[in-house]
Amino acid sequence: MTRSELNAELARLKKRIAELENDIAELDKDSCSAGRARETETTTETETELGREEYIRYGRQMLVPEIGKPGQLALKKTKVLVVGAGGLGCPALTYLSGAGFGTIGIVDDDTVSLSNLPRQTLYSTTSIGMLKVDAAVEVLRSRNENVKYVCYPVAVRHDNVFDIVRQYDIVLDCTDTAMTRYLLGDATRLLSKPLISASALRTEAQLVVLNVGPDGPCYRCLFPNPPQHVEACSDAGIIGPVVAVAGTLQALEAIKLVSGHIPTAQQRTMTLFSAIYGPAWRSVRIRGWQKSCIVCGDRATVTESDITSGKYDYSEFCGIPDGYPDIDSSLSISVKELERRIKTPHVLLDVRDRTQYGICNLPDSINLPLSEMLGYDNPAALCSIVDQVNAEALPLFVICRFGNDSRTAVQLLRSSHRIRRVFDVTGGLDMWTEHVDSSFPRY
Ligand SMILES: Nc1ncnc2c1ncn2[C@@H]1O[C@H](COP(=O)(O)OP(=O)(O)OP(=O)(O)O)[C@@H](O)[C@H]1O
Ligand SMILES: [Zn+2]
Repeated sequence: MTRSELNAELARLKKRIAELENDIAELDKDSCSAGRARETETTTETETELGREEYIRYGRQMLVPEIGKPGQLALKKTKVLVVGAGGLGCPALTYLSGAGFGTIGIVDDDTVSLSNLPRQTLYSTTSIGMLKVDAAVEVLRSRNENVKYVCYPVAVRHDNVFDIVRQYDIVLDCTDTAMTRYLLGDATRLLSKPLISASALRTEAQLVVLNVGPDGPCYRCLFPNPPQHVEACSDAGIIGPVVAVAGTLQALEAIKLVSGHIPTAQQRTMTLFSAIYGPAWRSVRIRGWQKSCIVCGDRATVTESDITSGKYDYSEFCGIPDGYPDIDSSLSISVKELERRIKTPHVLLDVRDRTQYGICNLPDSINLPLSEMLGYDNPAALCSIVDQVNAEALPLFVICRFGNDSRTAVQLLRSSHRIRRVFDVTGGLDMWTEHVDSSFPRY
């Protein structure tokens, strides 16, 4: 912009600020109409006009030329659905509600737990045990009553997804499982609703806007095959602000889509955020609509009725084998048995990663992460364990967090290292806390 264009823009904004300040002054004069009257006024306002309270509330946002009053009215007319009121959903809901969307639907069947509080900022200690949808709406309503909130205390499933999604204009996928992502992706594509999808893990987050533009892809165009291995935040970890970045961007994309004045840069790009490694932000070009897509391609084979009837099976499609070997019962011991047997000479091997071992561990245990055993990254450590148990004929007990990685480790130690007295501790440290020592931390 040239200097004179900038000055003209500045003058226009100053004039607009003066108009809004005037409106505020008018309202303040009318002090007896505060509270109830204002409430009545806003709730009876039609979708095609804004109440005086709304001018004040949304004034800053309307001042942005790309939003303006038309954008604000468009937001007021729009129904947005947020599926998942967790780490992504909480910031997304906060800003969707703040922005003045007319209706916000919230779907989640989960209740608030203590481990949610660091990231799920709509909840407090007193919300623990409450349905997330109820706790979320209580806070959102206290911040913006103009919005109509609709709660669905259920999980989105094949037999309810179309009924719910059909009632909305835009959908935000704030869930955390592959199955729900495909289900929502398919339903929104078949109903031609834009889908704003995001995810976050550890220090990384990503965002993509789907089902928009003439050749914009659907979730399945982009990811025709399910992931081989999905890591959950509860295993891999997550930093609160990282997931908040992604959830906040989801709300921003929804505002941009509705206001219509901002070209959607994300139509064919994925936004990647990295808190620590490489450039913080990257925008990568993604593939467009795929004519081979089984939901929206030239010869699509999956229809709405295939999904609702259960004929198309999402669990089969996403079926991710747990990948852990079955261990013979003679090689498994319970945590109670472990408690007895560690009173005599033994070796206790904890195969969790070093970060988890650093959080809490059993006395006298040795830490050698399964990843290092499998990758043979640390042969000296493995050899010294093998030598020790062989030389002293000691039993080797293998433990992890939930009793999964320990099974793989036991199999490896038996097959590759020929250790015979190696035992898997069933249920891992989680069971130790449950049945042996309730003071041992769960995380
Ligand atoms: N099919 C579904 N329908 C509705 N909500 C879903 C569905 N699948 C997952 N969710 C919700 O999506 C949210 C995902 O959020 P997030 O992963 O941050 O939370 P969490 O699962 O409570 O936490 P954590 O993963 O740390 O244990 C959860 O509240 C979960 O209940
Ligand atoms: Zn497709």
